[in-house]
Amino acid sequence: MHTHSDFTSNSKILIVTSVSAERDAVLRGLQKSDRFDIIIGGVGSAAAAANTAAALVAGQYGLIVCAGIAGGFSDQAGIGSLVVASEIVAADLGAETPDGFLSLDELGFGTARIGVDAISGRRIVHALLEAGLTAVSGPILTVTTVTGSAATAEMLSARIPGACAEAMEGYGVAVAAEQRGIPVIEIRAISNAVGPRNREAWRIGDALQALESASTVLMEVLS
Ligand SMILES: O=C(O)c1cccc(C(=O)CC[C@H]2O[C@@H](n3cnc4c(=O)[nH]cnc43)[C@H](O)[C@@H]2O)c1
Repeated sequence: MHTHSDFTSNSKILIVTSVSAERDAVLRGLQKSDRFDIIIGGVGSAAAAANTAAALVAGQYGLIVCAGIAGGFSDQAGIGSLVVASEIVAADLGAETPDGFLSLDELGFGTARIGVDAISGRRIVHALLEAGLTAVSGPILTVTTVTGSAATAEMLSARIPGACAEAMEGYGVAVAAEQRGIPVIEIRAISNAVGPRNREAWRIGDALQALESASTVLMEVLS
């Protein structure tokens, strides 16, 4: 579990996005900095893990950043704002029982929670706020199914107190990073509220603009 910053100042940083629109927004924000490599890892934890692991075979990295858009829990993160993970939690990885959900940890099969590079995370949140952007830190959930009801949103918030956002890849990227002993962070821009499905209400353009601005800050903080 990585809770401190141990990447060297001259090592390269790998950024993993899910889709090309996210990659393009990040690239615009990075302004051609050569400190970063960026890949499209695909949608979902499995694709993200496999593609991140392949990139780690091909290159040497000191830090891995999972970046993209996400759903925000309404009491924590509004549309167009930014979230930085305090930990990455595979929220639906476990077993349903008549008495409730059992996580991977409770089942004794490892952990559904992966720690992040806390020092880099704090520096990034501080810099985002300094840049006038809206940002919070909290657990970012990785889910297999996009939440589509208020009941599921409430259940996830209760299961992981302080959860600020959900997306679909962070845990996969983090598992690949952890297996190589490389610190990881996750940063997301909120495109929609976690809750009843309403695809027309997704503000992907606003989120991609926020992701671009955040990437400029990321470049300044990590370069
Ligand atoms: O249609 C587009 O132009 C477009 C541009 C960028 C990204 C997308 C996606 O659909 C990306 C899917 C990606 O988004 C994450 N995500 C966003 N909101 C949620 C959510 O409420 N719950 C879970 N995941 C969410 C997720 O990581 C997907 O990989 C489309």
